[in-house]
Amino acid sequence: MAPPTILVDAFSPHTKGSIKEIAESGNLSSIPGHYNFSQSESQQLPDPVSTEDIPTIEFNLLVNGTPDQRSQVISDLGHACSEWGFFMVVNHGVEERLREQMLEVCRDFFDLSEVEKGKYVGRNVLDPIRCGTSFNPSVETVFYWRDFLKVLVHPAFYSPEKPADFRDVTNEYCTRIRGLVKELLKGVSESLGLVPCYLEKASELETGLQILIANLYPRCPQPELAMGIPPHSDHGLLTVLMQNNVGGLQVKHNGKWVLVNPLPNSFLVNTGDQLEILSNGKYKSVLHRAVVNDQSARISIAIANGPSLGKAVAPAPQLVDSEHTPAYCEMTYREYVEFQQSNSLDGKSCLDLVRLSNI
Ligand SMILES: O=C(O)CCC(=O)C(=O)O
Ligand SMILES: [Fe+2]
Repeated sequence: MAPPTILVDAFSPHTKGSIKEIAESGNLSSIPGHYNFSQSESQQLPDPVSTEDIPTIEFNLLVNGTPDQRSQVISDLGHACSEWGFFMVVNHGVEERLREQMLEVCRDFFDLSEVEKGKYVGRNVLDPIRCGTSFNPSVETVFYWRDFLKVLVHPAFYSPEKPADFRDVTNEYCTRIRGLVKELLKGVSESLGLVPCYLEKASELETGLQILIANLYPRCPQPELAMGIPPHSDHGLLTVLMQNNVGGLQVKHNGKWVLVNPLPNSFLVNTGDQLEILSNGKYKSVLHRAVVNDQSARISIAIANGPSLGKAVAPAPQLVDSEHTPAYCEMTYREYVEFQQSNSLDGKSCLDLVRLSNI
C-alpha cells in the first residue's frame, strides 16, 4: 500500500472544515484516506480491549460521611490513583439537569455554521477559546475523527458568544466541578499521607487553570480504521469527564485497554501529569484514548483542572527520601503545557520527557 501522501499544509483541517462537515456530507460510506490509521506507520490499531470493574468513589461519603466512612473513601481513592489513575465518582450532587444542559450547549456549539466556529480557530495552546479538529493537526499526517472546542474557564472565564446560553450553563457547571475537584484533592492528599490542603496549596488551586474541552466524534462509516483521540495523558491534576450515552473511552490498565462503561449519572475522573509529579510518581497519570463507532455521534465533555500557570510544580518533599529520590524536574505549569504542545508525543506522555533518569 502506498504511504500517505497528504501533508498538513496541503490539506489543513482548518481550511477544509470540521470532521462533522465531512461526516455529514452525503452518504459517506468510507473514510477519506488521511483518516485511515491502517496506513500510518506510527499508530497501530486496534489492540485487544477488555472490560473490568473500574473503581467507584462515593463522593457523598467523602464529604459528609462518618470518620470511618471518610477513611474508607480515602483508601479507595489511594487505591484508584495508584492502581488505575482512573475512577468513577457517584453521589456527587451535581444535578442531572445541569449535566444535560451542558451536553446540549456543547452540541449546539458544534451545530453552529462552519463560519461561526471558524472565528475560534486558534493556534496556541493557551488561546482562551479554540475550536478545531483532530488532536494536534499541525504535527499530524493522519487525522483523528474528532472536532473539539477548548475554552479557558478559570481563573478568567471565557465563553463563545453563541449559543446564547453557553456562558451561563458552562459557568455554573465548571464552578460546580471546581468544588468537586477541591474535595477530591483533599482526599487524594490524605491518601498520600499529606495534610488535606497539601495539593490545593502546592498547586495554587485558587488560581488554577481550568479548561473546558468538548469533543464531538461523529458517526464513522469505518470505525475500525479511524481513531477519535489518540493515546495521551492529560497535563493537569484531575480531569472530570462525562459523555452522552455513547461509549468510546478506553483507559490503559496493566498493559491492556479497558473499555469504560460509566454508571448512570457518574463522572469519570482521571489523574493527570501534574498529580504524578506532585506525588513523585506514586500516582501515575493514566493513558487514555477514544474510539469511534458507526451508530451514533458521541460527545464527551472533559473539564481539566490544573495548577496555577505560574506555579512551579515539583514532587512533594514529604514523598522524597533516600529510597525515593525526586523523579521529575521542577517546572512551572505554563512551561509544561507549552512544552507538551511543542512536542509531537506520538502516543507518549510529556512526562517521559521531564522524568529524571534515576527511576
Ligand atoms: O472523549 C473522551 O472520552 C476522552 C476525551 C479526552 O481524553 C480529552 O479531551 O482529553
Ligand atoms: Fe484526555
